[in-house]
Amino acid sequence: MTLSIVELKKRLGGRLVLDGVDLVADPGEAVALFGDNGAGKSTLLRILAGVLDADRGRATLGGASILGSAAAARGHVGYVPEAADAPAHLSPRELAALVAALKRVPAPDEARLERLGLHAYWDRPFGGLSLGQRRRSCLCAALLGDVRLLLLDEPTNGLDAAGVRELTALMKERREAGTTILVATHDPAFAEAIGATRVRLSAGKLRAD
Ligand SMILES: Nc1ncnc2c1ncn2[C@@H]1O[C@H](COP(=O)(O)OP(=O)(O)OP(=O)(O)O)[C@@H](O)[C@H]1O
Repeated sequence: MTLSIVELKKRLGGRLVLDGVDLVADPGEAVALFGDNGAGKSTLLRILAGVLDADRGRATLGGASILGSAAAARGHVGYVPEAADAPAHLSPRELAALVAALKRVPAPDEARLERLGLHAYWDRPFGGLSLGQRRRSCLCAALLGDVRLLLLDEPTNGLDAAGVRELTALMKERREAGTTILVATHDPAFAEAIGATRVRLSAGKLRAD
């Protein structure tokens, strides 16, 4: 599904962080979002994920709005935040079960667990997991259901070399399956490896990088 963002604006702490962001991403396209620390990359992803409200503007997936937690197309959006956090007492299995129940889709199957290397800590509480382990667990939850737009915030941060290779392969597969990917990153090698279009957020606007 095509992601379309039009004139998105957000003011935070008295500063216009997003000052009319426009973007179109085709089905199966990966877009790498670069920008200095504090440029507003996470803010943009949070808005698209429905966890933060925009002040103005529109964002649609396949023509249906994704803005706000009750948006019609929200079930097609998967999001992994930068901190990849969950309540400390939850295990990755419980997080996946919770997300699956909320989305009314089946819990992840064995093949998915194997693929993401989750077996070793599937039943351990989040509070005792490393950043990379939490990131893999959150990615597993974010991929549940019919995800057509994947939003990833600094996804290679905290991953070991094998994790980055697996993530790269997974992103290529998802692109071939038509998933649109928007990834905030400081990692040009990862952007290149997944064949992403590069854009840069600067002074509140998106430009080709
Ligand atoms: N809740 C908030 N209240 C006030 N200001 C905020 C809030 N959240 C973020 N900001 C500010 O908004 C700006 C954009 O932050 P954001 O986290 O989106 O940047 P970023 O591009 O993701 O940065 P980084 O590369 O460091 O992760 C920053 O100046 C930040 O201080």
